Amino acid sequence: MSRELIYNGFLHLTPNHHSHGYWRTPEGQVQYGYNQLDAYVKTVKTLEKGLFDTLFIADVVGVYDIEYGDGKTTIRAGTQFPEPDPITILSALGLVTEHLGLVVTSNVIQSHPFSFARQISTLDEFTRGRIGWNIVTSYLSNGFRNYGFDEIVPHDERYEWAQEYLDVAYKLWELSWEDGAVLHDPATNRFFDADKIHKINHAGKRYRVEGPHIVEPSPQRSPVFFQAGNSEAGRHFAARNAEVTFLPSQTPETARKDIAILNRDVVDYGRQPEDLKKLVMLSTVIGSTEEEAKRKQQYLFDNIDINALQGFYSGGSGIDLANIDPDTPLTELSRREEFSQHMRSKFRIAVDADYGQGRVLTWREYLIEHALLPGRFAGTPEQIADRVQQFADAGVDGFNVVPVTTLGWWDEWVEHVVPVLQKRGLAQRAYKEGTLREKIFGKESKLPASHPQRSLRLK
Ligand SMILES: Cc1cc2nc3c(=O)[nH]c(=O)nc-3n(C[C@H](O)[C@H](O)[C@H](O)COP(=O)(O)O)c2cc1C
Repeated sequence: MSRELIYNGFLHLTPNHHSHGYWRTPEGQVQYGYNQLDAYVKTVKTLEKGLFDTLFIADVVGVYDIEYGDGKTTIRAGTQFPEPDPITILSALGLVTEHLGLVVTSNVIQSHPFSFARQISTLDEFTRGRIGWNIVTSYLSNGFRNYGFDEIVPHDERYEWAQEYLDVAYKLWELSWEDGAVLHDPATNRFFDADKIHKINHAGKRYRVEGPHIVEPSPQRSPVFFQAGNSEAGRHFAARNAEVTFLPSQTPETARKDIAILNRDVVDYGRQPEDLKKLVMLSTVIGSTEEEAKRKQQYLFDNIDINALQGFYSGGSGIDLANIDPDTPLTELSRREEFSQHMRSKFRIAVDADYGQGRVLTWREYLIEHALLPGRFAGTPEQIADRVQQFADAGVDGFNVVPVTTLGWWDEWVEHVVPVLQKRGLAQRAYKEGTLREKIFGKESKLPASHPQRSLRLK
């Protein structure tokens, strides 16, 4: 059965997001514009032309410096380095678009929740309710050292931290100002009804915030919550808090299983399965024939900077992978205790999905063929639409579309793939009215009554 799905354009304001080394090719040189606002203005206009639901900007707050201990590999290669701050460009992108949702990643370690809640309310006001927040806890130890820690905070504790951060932000967004606080009433000399604007007096493990929130409630009040939890703690965080999540699943079969597990957790938190939209990664290489798509993909592989990719993985896993024999089978790596749970689960996912298609996949092959572009698929627009359909049949609500280059590439998708998806009823033909939350859920602009945060009260 065909149904309209969610399409999210995945960006990162950096030279190399996932196509490590591709910047050296004539096609990849478009990435030289990674720090130019014009390039992003052009990109969002293209995304809106293609009726994308959302733009999603990834972000990290440090360098990937584990490999050989100094970060020089990833710095040399521009691997998710440098990192201009994505929140700074959202006003501008909001001004040149009308419907596109603007989802920004912000890490709980990088700013105090009082400042962050203020930024988000301002942006949501200025974009008439189009802001989403990808809640991340950071996996980069350098990121923690940049914010005054000696080392990375343990994994599950980071999620507890994120929960308190969200609680503070929620109190500011939702509880500080009652509806009806804005009066604009010269007759009674009250711009606001001060009795309806409250201090929040939050006192928790990490934060003490008095309030009130110093920005008026925005159209959505809370931004749409995005989160990608892979671990048990992460999955629970998503099930409890997120409204849109990125599943780790890379095949329709694994998506079906992952959705069933996640939905059980969602229901345990008193929510309905449809309260949490599930997206998967879809990295496509598009060709007018299958042969052309495969040729373009091979070109991408041939231009990989394998050291940069390895450095990226070292930083992400917290383990120096420089000394792994590239011919080590992935099955063996997925059992090695020295790898983080996150890393082992990544390897497991790859093994379970049988990326090797019957053969034993090695570390080198995994890096080149799969780690590079997660959820990779090379084919014609029709074949891509078939793949989209298979995921839809498995219960997926949409896609995090991963481009070959974060700049410039989107025209190919919009021109060639979108019409096929629309024809098959798998993509919208016109934007719906309303805020981002209204567009995605077809319901009210505010967090639904069943969301667990709704039970929070001011003391
Ligand atoms: C599509 C997607 C985008 C992500 N974007 C970011 C990001 O921009 N910044 C970041 O620090 N982590 C990002 N992550 C990592 C997640 O926040 C999370 O750490 C990861 O999925 C592992 O989950 P776990 O911590 O529960 O093991 C992303 C993950 C996915 C799947």
